[in-house]
Amino acid sequence: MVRRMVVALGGNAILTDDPTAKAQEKALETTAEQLIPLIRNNDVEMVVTHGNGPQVGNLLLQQLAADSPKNPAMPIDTAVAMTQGQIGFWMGQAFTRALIKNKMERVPVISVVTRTVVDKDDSAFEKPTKPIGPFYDEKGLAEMKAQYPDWTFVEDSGRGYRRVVPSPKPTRIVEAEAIKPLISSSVLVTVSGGGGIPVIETQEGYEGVEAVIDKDFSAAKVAELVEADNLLILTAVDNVFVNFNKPNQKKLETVTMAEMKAYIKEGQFAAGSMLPKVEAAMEFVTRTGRPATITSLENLEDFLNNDSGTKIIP
Ligand SMILES: Nc1ncnc2c1ncn2[C@@H]1O[C@H](COP(=O)(O)OP(=O)(O)O)[C@@H](O)[C@H]1O
Ligand SMILES: NC(=O)OP(=O)(O)O
Repeated sequence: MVRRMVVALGGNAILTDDPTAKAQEKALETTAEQLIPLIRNNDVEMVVTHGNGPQVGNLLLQQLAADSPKNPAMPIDTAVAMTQGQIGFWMGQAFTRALIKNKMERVPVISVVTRTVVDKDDSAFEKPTKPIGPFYDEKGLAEMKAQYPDWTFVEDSGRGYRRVVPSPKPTRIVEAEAIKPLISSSVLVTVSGGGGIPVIETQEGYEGVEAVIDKDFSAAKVAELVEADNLLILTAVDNVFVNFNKPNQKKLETVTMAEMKAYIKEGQFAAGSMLPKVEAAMEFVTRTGRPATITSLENLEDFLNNDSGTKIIP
């Protein structure tokens, strides 16, 4: 039986410590190679989605550096669209190379410019939480604050300071119905990159808004709307842990919604990193009754063969 999977790629799938185009393309080549077991499996229809936090933040800084009346800086919604194109291009290159290298059929590789609808009254617009762009030390932070007094910055998981922007929850994917006929085991389709371009619905159609949507929440929405059998969130760890990074840490394997809710109450998952993934996975399970798994790219074969990873079930 054919299984339809929406696969969300984490930051480490695209960006290493070198933000050049060459290095990001290289990282995606490795990612495409790691996805080969899924691509090779004719019983799997894969839909890929990915983040854009570092890329969209960097792009906005480049826009501002060149800002002039003849060459104005683009707003965030447009910058998200630009990063969808940027990363979609790199993914196309990487998938094509991986297919050739593995002597597989040259199936079409498609990346869809995707709009994600958010609620104009989402409280997230009042409270920026989504980290984007580079990390700053104390000195860099002071310089950035002086240059951009309206921006908000937060400390990001002990790694330095980053700009944060609003991150409203996705309510709908505009292109969801159009994407469905593209999904098959012989097309590699990427959608809703960077969480999708944030838009609100208006009388006239849609209007772009200043936000960056969390890609794990948009992945859950895509998975729900394309009626996926599984949501697969790929990040840097094979499993979600309780007591993470403590001597008594314990990996979670198959976990029920009720157990996961209790762990959230205990504060087991870090806000801004693992918590949104767990919440997005749980949203998919709640809405569909189907499982969601959080694991790593490195563990993909073991997930396919032995169902390993942290699997959340109703
Ligand atoms: N309880 C936890 N279990 C596992 N990993 C956790 C936990 N809490 C925080 N983390 C961290 O969250 C990271 C995943 O979040 P992040 O790096 O933001 O994701 P992304 O892969 O989307 O870029 C893991 O690599 C791990 O370091
Ligand atoms: N849009 C988004 O969630 O990007 P990152 O996963 O790169 O932060």
